[in-house]
Amino acid sequence: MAASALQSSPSHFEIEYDSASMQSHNPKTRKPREVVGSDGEDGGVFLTWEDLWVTVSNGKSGSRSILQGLTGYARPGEVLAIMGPSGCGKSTLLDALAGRLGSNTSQSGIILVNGHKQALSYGTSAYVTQDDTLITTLTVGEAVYYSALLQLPDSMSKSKKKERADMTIREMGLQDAINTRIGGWGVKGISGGQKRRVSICIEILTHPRLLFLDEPTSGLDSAASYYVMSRIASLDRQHGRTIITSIHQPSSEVFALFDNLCLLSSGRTVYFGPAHAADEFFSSNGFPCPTHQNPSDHFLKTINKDFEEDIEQGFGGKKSKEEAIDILTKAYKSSDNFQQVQTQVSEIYKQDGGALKKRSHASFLNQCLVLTRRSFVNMYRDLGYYWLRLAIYFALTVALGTIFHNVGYSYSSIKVRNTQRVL
Ligand SMILES: Nc1ncnc2c1ncn2[C@@H]1O[C@H](COP(=O)(O)OP(=O)(O)OP(=O)(O)O)[C@@H](O)[C@H]1O
Repeated sequence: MAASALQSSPSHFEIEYDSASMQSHNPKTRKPREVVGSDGEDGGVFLTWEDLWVTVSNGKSGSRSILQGLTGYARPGEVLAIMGPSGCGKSTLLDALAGRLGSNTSQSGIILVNGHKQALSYGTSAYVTQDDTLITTLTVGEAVYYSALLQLPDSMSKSKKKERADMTIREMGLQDAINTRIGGWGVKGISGGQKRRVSICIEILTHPRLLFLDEPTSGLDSAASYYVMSRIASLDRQHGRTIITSIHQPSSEVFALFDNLCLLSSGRTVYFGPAHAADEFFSSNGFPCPTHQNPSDHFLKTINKDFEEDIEQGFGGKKSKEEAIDILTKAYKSSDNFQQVQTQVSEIYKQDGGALKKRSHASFLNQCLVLTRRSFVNMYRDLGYYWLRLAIYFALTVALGTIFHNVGYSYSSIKVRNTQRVL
């Protein structure tokens, strides 16, 4: 990435769009993007899943289906948002697609990458998990830089890696916190929202062609959520990356950034299709979004059955949440959207996208060196990990040493030493 690009990159949360990308933010006028591949490499990643079931075994109490026959697709240059009430299976769907399901789960159905059954090779995909697993003693800049050293190939110079790290930090609006420690238990550092952004930085450093994000905006205020999501969306539009994100409560501005929407309730699809057409789908089935209400709030309110509250159906009086979900799932199964999803999936099957190429990363030796250095920095700064341990070992040494203090070198002293050793 050119240094000039770094210098000219926008200041805190100011994002510059050219007219084409601005236009692309209007979901109704957005055109399918040309797939150019990331970093000038081979084309994008098409992901399809058909009749996907995920079952979890609960030991003696039997098994439970978390996902029930989901079908869908994600295409390069598009953002697919997975939405639904808490516990509906959003993270499970992401995990299943990314091949990260736990050992007590089993899955059936077909998941294809570029029309082939193949594993996601190194560097092709990245996954931003819901929990931030960061080294608390490092500063934001260090955390991202070490990650760049570990992930990017040896053929890239250190200065380029530093540039990439700095650029990514700027893109996530973290430049003001670059020298602040991440912090954790007992040590105040950056805020929860900033930690979220550091986690995203670390994952997008390698410019993966397929990006999974699990609740990327949790802990962010609405402005930060918008800037972070729009940054991710606009970058990926430019490079033809495929983004699949689960999200809880997008503002209407964030919602407008999504191309497709997968709405789940208790592991079943309530809606899959263009995000901008979801409103029409709900209206036509008797659940119109009230004026001045955020459509995504309305969708979630309608399909959340955790709280018993009847919902107004435009032409059928009040309906229980169960009934509303039933109406919508059945309506989806018989809708044009469902047919279009099936058509899209079979069209993607026919495309021969080819096998994914593995990207190179830092060599084993380099990774060992970077990890050792990072570990020393961490130990040096962590009072509990390093200094207290040192004090304990010192006290132990002194305590053990005093056992033999002034024992002498005579025959009887040797006997005493042996007795002390046995003791
Ligand atoms: N490995 C597992 N073992 C047992 N239960 C599981 C497992 N994975 C998921 N579940 C259950 O499946 C359901 C869906 O979980 P999941 O994490 O996918 O929901 P979610 O929609 O992402 O929720 P949230 O929005 O709260 O993160 C939950 O009831 C969860 O307890």
